[in-house]
Amino acid sequence: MAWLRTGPAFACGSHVALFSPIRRYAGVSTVSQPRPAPSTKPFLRALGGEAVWPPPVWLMRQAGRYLPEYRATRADAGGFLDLCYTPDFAVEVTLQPLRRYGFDAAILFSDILVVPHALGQDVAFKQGEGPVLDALKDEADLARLDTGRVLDHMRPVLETVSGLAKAIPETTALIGFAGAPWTVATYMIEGGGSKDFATTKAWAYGRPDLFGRLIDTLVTATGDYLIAQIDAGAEAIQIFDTWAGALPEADFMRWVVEPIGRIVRRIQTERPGIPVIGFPRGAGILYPTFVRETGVTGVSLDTSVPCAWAAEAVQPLAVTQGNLDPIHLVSGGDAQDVATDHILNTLCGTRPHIFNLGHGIVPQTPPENVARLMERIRGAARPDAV
Ligand SMILES: Cc1c2[nH]c(c1CCC(=O)O)Cc1[nH]c(c(CCC(=O)O)c1C)Cc1[nH]c(c(CCC(=O)O)c1C)Cc1[nH]c(c(C)c1CCC(=O)O)C2
Repeated sequence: MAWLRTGPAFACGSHVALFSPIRRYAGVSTVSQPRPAPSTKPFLRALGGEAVWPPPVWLMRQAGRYLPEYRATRADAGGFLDLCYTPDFAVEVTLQPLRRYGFDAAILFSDILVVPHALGQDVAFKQGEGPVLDALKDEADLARLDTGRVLDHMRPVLETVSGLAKAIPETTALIGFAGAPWTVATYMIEGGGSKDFATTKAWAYGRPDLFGRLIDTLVTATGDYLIAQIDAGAEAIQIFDTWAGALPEADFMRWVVEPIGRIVRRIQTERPGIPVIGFPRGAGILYPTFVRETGVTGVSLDTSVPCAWAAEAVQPLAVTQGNLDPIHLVSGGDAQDVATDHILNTLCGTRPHIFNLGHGIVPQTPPENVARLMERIRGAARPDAV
């Protein structure tokens, strides 16, 4: 059985072993547990431990400004947040890249910053400027954040999820997502993007009690929101920790690993069988620690992670995803093919891997380079079994 032969050896972490879908399919855990039918969706089969060939593929930020049809819908919607909160528009832009490229997964069209918005913080997206938030300044600002209003606020987003569950092709999987508490907290405290996260770090290092309360609020809100996405039809979850690599080890453990671990364990307990992919961007040699301690099913590798190292150090612990440099899709040509083949030859074929970028696709990407990538992946010969 393919599950047993090719599944990663989840030999280490306690919760990993307990909740891994591979263990369940293999009949290792209690007989009373329902046995989910193996999926016909390549993306979910890979997350279940199968070395699917050709590897399933989707791209972070696959719906976005590089597509003319996205720019047209965004103009019809008015602003970016209107796009996120109007189900018809959000469903449409989610489907656009599927129509062009036939990706193996659709990702809900929304943003990680809808969670601070749902908690009561002012959030705006200014064209050409990125997100602007009304920065949290003190304990009183923190006390005003209200986890009780999150699900009501998210009603249109959840409606988008249920619309997508009906609209996507049968072999396409639906990914729900949220930002990780650390990354979302940086936007809430800095009031937008930041180069050095100086104010957020001053909270985290100097007032860990206060910062811990913000993180706890985000763990609760994010957990509620992700569970609601699953109930609306999301079949897998990705948690984006874009700025994880900004923290030194001890703080990475405390503010990245621990809160994500709490969210993952809640999903595994309350909605068992739903795979969670973590994206601790910039984690470097802490990738294996992140996987072991959070219990994620899959992990998204950023562009800086060497593939041969990941094959040895990460693939025995979790299903991997990644990690083509998004700038290869801008420059294209032979260099894009060589970089694509390197990932196919080192990470795919004998272990489960989901082809993706190492970070989001950028607006200046020529759409034909994405078509070239898809042809390369779908037409590739399977690397020899080791
Ligand atoms: C840090 C972060 C954000 N948002 C997100 C992250 C984590 C992943 C990452 O690091 O890229 C995640 C995100 N943002 C968006 C999605 C949609 C789904 C997808 O297609 O991947 C997802 C999964 C849409 C978006 N989110 C945003 C756009 C562009 C908005 C526009 O149309 O003008 C899109 C398509 C805006 C956004 N949203 C955010 C920023 C900093 C910006 C401005 C920068 C930019 O414009 O690219 C916050």
